[in-house]
Amino acid sequence: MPGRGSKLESVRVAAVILAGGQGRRMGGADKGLIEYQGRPLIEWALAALAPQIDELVISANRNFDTYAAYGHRVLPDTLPDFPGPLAGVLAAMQAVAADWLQVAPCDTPHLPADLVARLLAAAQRANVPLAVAADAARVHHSCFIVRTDQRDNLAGYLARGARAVRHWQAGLPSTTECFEAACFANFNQPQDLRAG
Ligand SMILES: Nc1nc2c(ncn2[C@@H]2O[C@H](COP(=O)(O)OP(=O)(O)OP(=O)(O)O)[C@@H](O)[C@H]2O)c(=O)[nH]1
Repeated sequence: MPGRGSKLESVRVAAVILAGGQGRRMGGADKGLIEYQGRPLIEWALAALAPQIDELVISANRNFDTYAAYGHRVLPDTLPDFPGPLAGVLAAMQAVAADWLQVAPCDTPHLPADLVARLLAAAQRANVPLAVAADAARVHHSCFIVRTDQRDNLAGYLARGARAVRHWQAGLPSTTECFEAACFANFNQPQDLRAG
């Protein structure tokens, strides 16, 4: 990972942007392609994350050509029927050649420019395989960095029929890193877009 601190140069970091959901609260829209301030939400996430990592993939289950046009690999879920965000995380953990995977949702346009560096540093400092983003009020479970050697752990969790991100995370040694709350303003329903 060029041009960053010495600790970061020794590890490879990939990122996955999760855009594989059904967007039910948005009337079934593909949230990554919804426009916010003139640009699709996926472009905000790409602009924030691409400069921070070595390899980036997009987790999507429809509109593959549209996502592929951004020049990154597009990964469909390997589990059927929209099992939730962890399906996209697993597909990415199995596909990337990196030591760590940064996970971020596509519906969060103001991700911090130092997200990856700070989450990775927090995980390394605590010597744990998982660091989850937080603000002063709450933990943002869908924004985290995880060591890719946890892929079998995640595959086992999903194979048991479990789906919840926070419960999977609770089973791993982990730490949190605190950011400004505004970084995690996200879009779940049409009124969120109007407010943003
Ligand atoms: N790959 C993949 N990603 C998912 C899946 N479900 C949700 N996500 C992603 O996980 C993130 C958080 O999910 P939600 O905010 O609940 O998004 P959603 O499922 O599209 O929206 P709702 O249907 O309204 O809950 C979003 O970036 C989604 O794209 C899934 O089954 N597969």
